[in-house]
Amino acid sequence: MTDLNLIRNFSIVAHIDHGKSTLADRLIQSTNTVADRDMKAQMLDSMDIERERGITIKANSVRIEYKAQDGETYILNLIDTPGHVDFAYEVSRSMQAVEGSLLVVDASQGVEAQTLANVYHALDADHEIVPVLNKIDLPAAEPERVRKNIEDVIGIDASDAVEISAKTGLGIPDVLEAIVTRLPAPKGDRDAPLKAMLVDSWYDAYLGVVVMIRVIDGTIKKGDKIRMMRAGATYGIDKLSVLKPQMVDIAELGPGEIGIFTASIKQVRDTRVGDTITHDKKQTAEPLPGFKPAQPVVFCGLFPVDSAEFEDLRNAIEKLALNDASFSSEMETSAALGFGFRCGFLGLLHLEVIRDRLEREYDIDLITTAPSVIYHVHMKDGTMVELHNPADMPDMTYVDHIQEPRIKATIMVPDEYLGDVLKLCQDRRGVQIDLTYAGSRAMVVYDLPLNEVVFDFYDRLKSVTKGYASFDYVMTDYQQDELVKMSILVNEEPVDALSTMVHRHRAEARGRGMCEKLKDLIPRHMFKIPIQAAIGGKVIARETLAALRKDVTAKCYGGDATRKKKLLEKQKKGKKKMRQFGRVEIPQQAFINALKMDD
Ligand SMILES: Nc1nc2c(ncn2[C@@H]2O[C@H](COP(=O)(O)OP(=O)(O)OP(=O)(O)O)[C@@H](O)[C@H]2O)c(=O)[nH]1
Repeated sequence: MTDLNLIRNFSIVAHIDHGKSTLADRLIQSTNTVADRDMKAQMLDSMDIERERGITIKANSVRIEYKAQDGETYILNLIDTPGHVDFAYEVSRSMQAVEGSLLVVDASQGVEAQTLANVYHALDADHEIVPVLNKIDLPAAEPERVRKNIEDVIGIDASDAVEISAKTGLGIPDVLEAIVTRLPAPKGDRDAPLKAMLVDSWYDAYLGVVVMIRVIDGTIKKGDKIRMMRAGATYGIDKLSVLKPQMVDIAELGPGEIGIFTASIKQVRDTRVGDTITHDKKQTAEPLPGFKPAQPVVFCGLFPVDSAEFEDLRNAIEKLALNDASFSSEMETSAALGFGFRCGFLGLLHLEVIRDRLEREYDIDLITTAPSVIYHVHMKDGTMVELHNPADMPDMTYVDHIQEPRIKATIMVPDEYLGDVLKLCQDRRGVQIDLTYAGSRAMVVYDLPLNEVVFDFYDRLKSVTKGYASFDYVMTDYQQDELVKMSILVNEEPVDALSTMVHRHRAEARGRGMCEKLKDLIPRHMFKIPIQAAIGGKVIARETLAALRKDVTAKCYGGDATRKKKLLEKQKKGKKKMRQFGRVEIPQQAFINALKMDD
């Protein structure tokens, strides 16, 4: 049981790569929370994929004990928040569990789109904010400029921002002191009935469902019978711990404290983030307001390349879903691809992370169909159909109009690339809402169709700005537009997995682009293959893949043996990643690459 005045709960908000994880590691290390020999880089990024991609996905926490200059030992609870736009929702909810934030800005870069988006979440949660200028060891660091930049763009006082290098450790003691002296202690009543917020939950192979909580009032102990107020379920606490960051059992958690418990809960879906946890016997009078669950916004089909792997895929998807309530899946059959799953994701990164995990951790080769957003198809009889898959588009004669989801995108970009960014947004049917300057950087706000962004917008943005632009978005509303379903026919056979929804005015250009791409992506066969794009029954674009004339391996005969062997191995590997459509074999990669647009 800790005195409330000796607790500080905080999160770190930053744009990707500005040094959030490195700073978290330093705070853990400099307080000897983890012995040096156990220290590995990026302690809080637990999954391999996160480590490889250098992004933080699952919110996590660590409890640090710090002896401050005033002689007192404080408990600092850091809740780590994900940094990517797809997980904005997780950021905002974990912010509700803490009172303050360190705002980390790379002193050689300045404020970026995600700095802004994340700091707004922190301000929404009424956080006290301590600005931290990181990477001051870099020759390009300009702390004075970035201080002013923070004040101009975010509108908070940065005169007492802490200057640090998370890499060399410079300034870390100042950060720890700032946490203690500048962030508020939590409030709460120890004698009131238990009121705790369910901050996060995940599935652990050994422990089952693990629930992370922040206690507001009252106390919680091992053996307590608790009630989840919204879910309406009761459980007995089996294990109560804190994360340091490894699990350490604790007798009791009181107001202001953050910890985890297990309680024989079967699946993550039984726990609702934002739910109020109280004692079954003595309940709190007022539950917390709670949160809306995160809804998937991007859907795509996942099919095994080898149909014999369907059961493996089903098992793998079930396992992943145990740990991720925002990922949805249902079985789907496709004329071209056979049995698979239609899956819903929070965004494209989420999609890629799940696909990578299925391929790597479960060793299943997958075909991913075109990502699609949810369209609202309004029928002439007044009903509305939510369309998750373009292949299911109803007959147009019964359709009155179609609406698509729109987003508000904020892009920050150095002056010299502004023209290219405006062109990109314009090409993607964007409507400019705002354009402002902060120093030599422009901030543009666009209203865009989500459909034009889910695919490769992010990649294109990075490439036209040489990586200097940053991007963030929020969903806004549904709007009507002239949308049509475009089908692709390979050798006269429709390939439903390549169907997409497009804007009527762009259909022809898009259709031509896809046919040209497919012509390069599909290997030649012994016969001529027409590749066509069509709307309804009308062909709008066509390419023809010429028949194979000469034997491509012929030149290897009698040549270098290792080279020949390599070629054959490559072919064998390529073979595995192909799928038969009628008489034509289409490589797995074609399904994704055909959709990438070169604006
Ligand atoms: N020179 C220098 N490099 C730093 C410093 N802090 C972090 N870096 C480097 O910057 C890169 C990004 O740091 P991370 O800590 O992974 O950034 P992050 O904000 O956690 O990124 P995400 O996990 O993707 O959100 C890494 O290559 C770090 O080594 C610093 O103070 N100085």
